[in-house]
Amino acid sequence: MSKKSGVAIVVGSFHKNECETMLAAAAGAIKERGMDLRAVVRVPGSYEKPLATKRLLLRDDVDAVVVLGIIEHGETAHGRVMGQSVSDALVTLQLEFMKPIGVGIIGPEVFPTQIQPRLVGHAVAAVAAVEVMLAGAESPYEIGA
Ligand SMILES: Nc1c(NC[C@H](O)[C@H](O)[C@H](O)CO)[nH]c(=O)[nH]c1=O
Ligand SMILES: CC(=O)[C@@H](O)COP(=O)(O)O
Repeated sequence: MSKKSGVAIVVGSFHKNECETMLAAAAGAIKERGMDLRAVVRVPGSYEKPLATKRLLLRDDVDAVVVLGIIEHGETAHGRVMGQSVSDALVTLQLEFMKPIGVGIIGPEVFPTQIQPRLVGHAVAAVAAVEVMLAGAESPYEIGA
């Protein structure tokens, strides 16, 4: 049985190419930090991320989950409500399972021009947070401005 921490990734499909960039950045960060990528689950959108995450947290070989995606700015409050609802669900799952969840969801209500500059930073920050929480240490990680 591997002594390495096992991490799974849940990634959305809105702005598919950008999400794949986030996925690649997160997968690379997991490897660089000496952790094992145990699974990648692609979901239609952010509302499906909590269920996919809970399924993964139930696995004995998954010690943490990284959740990636983009919630865009729309014409209504849909994105804002989605962001709040999904964030609340993911935080609740962390406490239910006592396993870290690194949240790398850009937005909510992000404008198209704001997405590209945030893709790698949000993905890597989510992995870095999981690494720190698995180690049980205070975070030395200073999230960039
Ligand atoms: N508009 C965005 C969505 N919408 C899709 C929902 O998350 C969900 O898949 C649908 O309501 C079916 O249950 N998802 C995102 O991740 N980002 C968005 O900007
Ligand atoms: C955040 C979204 O759901 C977006 O894709 C569409 O939002 P809206 O229906 O408010 O325009």
